[in-house]
Amino acid sequence: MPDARTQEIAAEQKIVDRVYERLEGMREQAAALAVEGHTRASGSTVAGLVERDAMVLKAAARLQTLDAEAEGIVFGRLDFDDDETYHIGRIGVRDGIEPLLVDWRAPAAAPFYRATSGEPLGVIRRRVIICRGPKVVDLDDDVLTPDRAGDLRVLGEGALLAALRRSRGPHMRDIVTTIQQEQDQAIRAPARGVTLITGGPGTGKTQVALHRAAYLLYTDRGRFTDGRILVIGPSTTFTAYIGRVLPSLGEDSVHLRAIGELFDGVTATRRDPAAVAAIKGGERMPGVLTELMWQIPPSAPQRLRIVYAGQVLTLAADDLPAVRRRARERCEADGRRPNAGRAAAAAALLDALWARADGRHLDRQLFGEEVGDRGEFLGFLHAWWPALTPESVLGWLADPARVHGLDAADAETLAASYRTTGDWSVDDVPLLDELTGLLGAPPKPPKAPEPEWKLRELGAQARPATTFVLACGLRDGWELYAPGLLTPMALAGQGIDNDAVGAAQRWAEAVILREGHKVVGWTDGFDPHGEEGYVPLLAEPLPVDEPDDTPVPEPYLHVILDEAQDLSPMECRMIARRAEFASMTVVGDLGQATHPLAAGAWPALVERLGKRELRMLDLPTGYRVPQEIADYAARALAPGIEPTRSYRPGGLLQVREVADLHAAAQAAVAEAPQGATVAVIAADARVPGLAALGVPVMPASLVKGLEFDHVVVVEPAEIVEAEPRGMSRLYVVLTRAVAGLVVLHRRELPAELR
Ligand SMILES: Nc1ncnc2c1ncn2[C@@H]1O[C@H](COP(=O)(O)OP(=O)(O)OP(=O)(O)O)[C@@H](O)[C@H]1O
Repeated sequence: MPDARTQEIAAEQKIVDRVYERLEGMREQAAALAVEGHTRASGSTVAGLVERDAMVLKAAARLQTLDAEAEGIVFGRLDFDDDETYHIGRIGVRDGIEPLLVDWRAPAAAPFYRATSGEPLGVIRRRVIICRGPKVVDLDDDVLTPDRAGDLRVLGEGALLAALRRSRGPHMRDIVTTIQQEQDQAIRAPARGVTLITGGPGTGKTQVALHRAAYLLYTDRGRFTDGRILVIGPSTTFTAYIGRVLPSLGEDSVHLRAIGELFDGVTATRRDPAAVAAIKGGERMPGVLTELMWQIPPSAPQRLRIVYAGQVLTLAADDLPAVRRRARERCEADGRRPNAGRAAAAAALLDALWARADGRHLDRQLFGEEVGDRGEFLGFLHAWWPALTPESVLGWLADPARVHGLDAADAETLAASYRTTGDWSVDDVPLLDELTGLLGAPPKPPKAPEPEWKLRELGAQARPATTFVLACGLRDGWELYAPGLLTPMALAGQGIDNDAVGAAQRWAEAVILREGHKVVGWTDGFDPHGEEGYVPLLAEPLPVDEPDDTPVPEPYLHVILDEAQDLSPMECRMIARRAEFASMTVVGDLGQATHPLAAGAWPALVERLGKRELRMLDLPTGYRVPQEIADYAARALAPGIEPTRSYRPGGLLQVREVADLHAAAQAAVAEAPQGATVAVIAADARVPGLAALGVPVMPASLVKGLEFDHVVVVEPAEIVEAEPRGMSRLYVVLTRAVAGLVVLHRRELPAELR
């Protein structure tokens, strides 16, 4: 006679088998539908069900492809006092219209997480079904109303303890089977506004954030699907660590990015030293970047020289900055960004040349074949006012003379950081992103002139106009020439009264506008070709911003920020741009704030993100760090912050004064239990000296959000000294351990730890 446990497992296995059979059936159905074509189902009432099935199937396929260690699709069961029983899973599965498995995110599944013995919500027994793929391996029961339990069998020691006891892998696992009540409340909080989730290290903030993403997708898939939810984490190490959680919940449409990956084309992993980060992240940087981008590029030619009517006209290095200032003023007056400002630059250069031409007007002849300098002028213009990329402009900061808006010492610190490093740091990413907006999109190459426009002789010296030219010919009336064309683009004949210059201007403006250009000013000129025409007006050439046909990505509708306590003002601006139309979930712990410009208080941070409405939820219980280690770590916690109460039992803490840090670290690593994840954590500068320990040696600046069974911390004093908020960094480091923490020191320990 098999024992009770074996019998119960066998009973649950039958249910699990039915779920997998049904999924297999759906797979065959889907394949058949694909052969038949989708038309049969679409438009009919079954369409919705077929679509839902297709979705479930996709999610199931994703779950199946996860590693063999993955827990199965079925994980829970609720027995209610009215004899109703549900099974709960990572996805919902129906058999016909009968629910076979309830999705954990459905309202019907909420009692699985919310019911307590104080408030059982009708639940008699909550059962966690532990599977390896499709095989049931164990059961764990929690009886909420013992007096109603009758002959229900009760097995196991409590699912949460069992889950916490399981060893860690290289990736974070979901907690869908053991979400706790306060975590469930945070996961299921409404999407709108800003939801702030706080809690000490290991209280499950990251888990809650990820499960919340899956929950929001479930509740409003139509709105949030296809990459409309963005999750931002502190580092690529962290995003790699948590990257499996959403797929294990059947979701893969969420965008998961580290801060250093938010600017397309750059993956930054290196952090700048605190002194540099404090400058780069600061509120003065938008001003610094604005001043920078209008400057003459380092590679620009120093002198413009052209020949006009036999006269050499020159703008020298001393003249050009003033010309540039005028071009900038023109752009700013029109709200144009540098990449849309070349026309203004051309106009400012022409004005300056004009002034050189002894009072004689420069007109379109300036660019004519006769003087042959049109190419020269345009060549200069393009080099002096090139299309700018954020990367090119940010690189100019290597020259401290180009830094305006900072004091001399900060300017030199900033410039030195760009002189000494060849790659972008995480702290550069918000600057690159800011510059994208400041510079505007680079102009597209101009379209070739329309070939069908025919050549029209303008006397013996026909030449294309370089600007829009509105001419009043004695014979032809008003004619409008476009740049690069020998023939008028439009003729008004004598229809416009010759005296009514204003009317002619309005007509020309309308035609130019129709051609996709805009007139920004007018200036007088004379047609040098005498009898052919009198040119009373000259419109400035104005390359328009070509309509950009690259598809604009849809804006994010929900942005989830993990480790938000650390965001600098510049990082907040970068995120705010992405969250302009989004509700937000902000997750963090002020006790772990290490950035020199961290906001220090939540309302200030939320304001930096450009948001107001705030809903606050706190997670009070720690599930990672055992109490003894948590108490030790709390000595490094900033004053005024409540330490976390730990749920996890056990834990081993050892503090050792040693003579040889490397040898001691080696010994401490060797002591770790078989199969445990182990990391050695040290100040960033010491990491290279600890090579060849056979386990990851992590720089203290990169361990935020991570955890290991066994942690060896090397020389805490160095971690504290490495940065202004070194004590908070040490707190982060000491709270990474799940089971064992060994602290090694040769120097005296920081006073707080003694
Ligand atoms: N309800 C739960 N059931 C099982 N394990 C849990 C539960 N809640 C949290 N944990 C575990 O506790 C550990 C810490 O969780 P998590 O990393 O989400 O915490 P955190 O608050 O983000 O920590 P930190 O502030 O250090 O980044 C993880 O191993 C997580 O799986």
